[in-house]
Order: sequence, then C-alpha cells, then structure tokens
Amino acid sequence: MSTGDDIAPKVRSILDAARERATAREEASDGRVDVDARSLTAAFEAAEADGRVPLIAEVKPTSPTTDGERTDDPVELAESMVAGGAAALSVLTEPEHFGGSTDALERIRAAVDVPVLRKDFVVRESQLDAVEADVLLLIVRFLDEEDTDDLADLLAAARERGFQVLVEAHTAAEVERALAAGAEIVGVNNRDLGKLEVDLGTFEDVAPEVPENVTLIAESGIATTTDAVRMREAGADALLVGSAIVDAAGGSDVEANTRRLVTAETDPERAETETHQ
Ligand SMILES: O=P(O)(O)OC[C@@H](O)[C@@H](O)c1c[nH]c2ccccc12
Repeated sequence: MSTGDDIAPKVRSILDAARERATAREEASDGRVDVDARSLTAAFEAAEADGRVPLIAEVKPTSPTTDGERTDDPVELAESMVAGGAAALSVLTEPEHFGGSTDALERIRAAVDVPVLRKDFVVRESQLDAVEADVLLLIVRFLDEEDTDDLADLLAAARERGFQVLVEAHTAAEVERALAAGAEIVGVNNRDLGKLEVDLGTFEDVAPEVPENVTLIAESGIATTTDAVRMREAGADALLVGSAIVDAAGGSDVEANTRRLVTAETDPERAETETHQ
C-alpha cells in the first residue's frame, strides 16, 4: 500500500474532492447506469483504415497545470474535434479543478457519434453511476489510497454497467497491476502525478511491458506532430491529447489543431513548420 506521500498537493486535493463526491452519491443512492457503449477499438480501427492517427481529443476547459480557461460551449469544441478527424473524445467531468461537468458529457455524447471517455477520478463504485459514457477511466495510482475500492472490483463493476474501461498507469509496476486486474485497454500517462511534470520518455520506457493484444494509449504532453509520430513509433495504438488541441491560453482553432495531429503520419513535413507549443 502506498502512503500517498509522492502525490503532488494539487493532485491530493483532486483526490479528496473525488472521495467527497463518492460519499455524496452513496447517500443519494440513485440507480445504476446501463450503458450501450460505442466500441473504442472499432473507432480506432476505422481511423487507421482511413489513414488517420487514432486520436482521442480531450475537452478540458482548464486544469491545475493549464494557464487560462476555454469558455467556449463544450459541445462546439467537441464537434470541432470530430470535424478535425478525432476517432474518439475524452470529456473531463471533474468540476472543481478541471472545469468539467457530467452535463457537458451528456450533451456532447448526444451530439456526436464517436465513443466518449469519461475523464474523472473514480475511486469508488458509487461514482460510476454519475453519468453514462462509452469508456470509463480508472487510474491505478489512485486506487492505492485510503477509502478507495480495489482496481479489479471497480473494473468488474464498470463492465457490469456496460462501460469499456481505460486503465491508466505511469510505471511498469502499475502496468503489471493493470494487466493483473484484467485491463484490455491501457493508457500510459506521460505526466507524473507526483511532480506534475511531463516526459514522453515515460511511454517509451513502459510501452514494451504491454502485450500486443492489449490496446495501448499514449497520454499527455503530446503537442507537436513530431511528438505524435514519436509515440506511434514507440507502439501507441492511439493518442490522448488535451492541452495542445484545446489551447486554453491561445484560443486557437480546435479543428485545425486536431487535424494536424490526426494527419501527422501522412504529412510529416508539417513538423518542420509548426510553431504550436
Ligand atoms: O493535456 P494533455 O497534456 O494533452 O493531456 C491529456 C490527458 O492525458 C490528461 O488530461 C490526463 C491524463 N490522465 C488524466 C487523469 C485525470 C485528468 C486528466 C488526465
């Protein structure tokens, strides 16, 4: 069991808020969700067949490591991402630190045809019923903490409700735990939740631990087409990108930002001229 000393204070506050929301839902005890999920792997295969880099574009109005906040209608942001070729979307539903909401996810999922990932800090079963989504995120590192459910139990509880589950890891040891719990979709987060620093070398180091039959996603810190190609060469079946597409500080064109990454493998010379962070 981890003591949690290696979690950044900002992240600890996110985790505390998640546990409070779990308790509130336990007290409310609404019914269980029953999801008819759109297949994430089918969406990746369709993108691949079409010559697009399989990309999950993230609707992230802000974050503890972002300057500024994007206040556009989240549905419009989502539609721009799909128009730019995103195979799937990720929507933050964490309200206090990321400007997200379950309402935004519901509206986005109703407006698009692609699979939608619910990005939140789910630590107890009651949180699974907050909103329907095609894919649910579980973060290995957080399920070591006090007052959280066990990863394998949460994975099973999510699947019983119809969710596909993306299990997020940051180290080889966490990948082992994800696989032991039965994960079929694994994300390697390049951001260290201890220091909040990003290093794309994380994915390169950890990717070889993941067997071929598991869908592998490179998460965080992918900003340029060079980064995108680098993660694909290291074995990423798909990429998860938020900040570089949403560009909260610059307010640039979300559709164009998405398309640039989606076409990274077919249009590599763009890497030379791009000025985007
Ligand atoms: O904005 P970025 O660096 O492109 O990263 C997106 C995504 O990977 C990141 O938002 C993320 C990865 N894991 C998380 C867990 C919770 C909240 C957010 C995240």
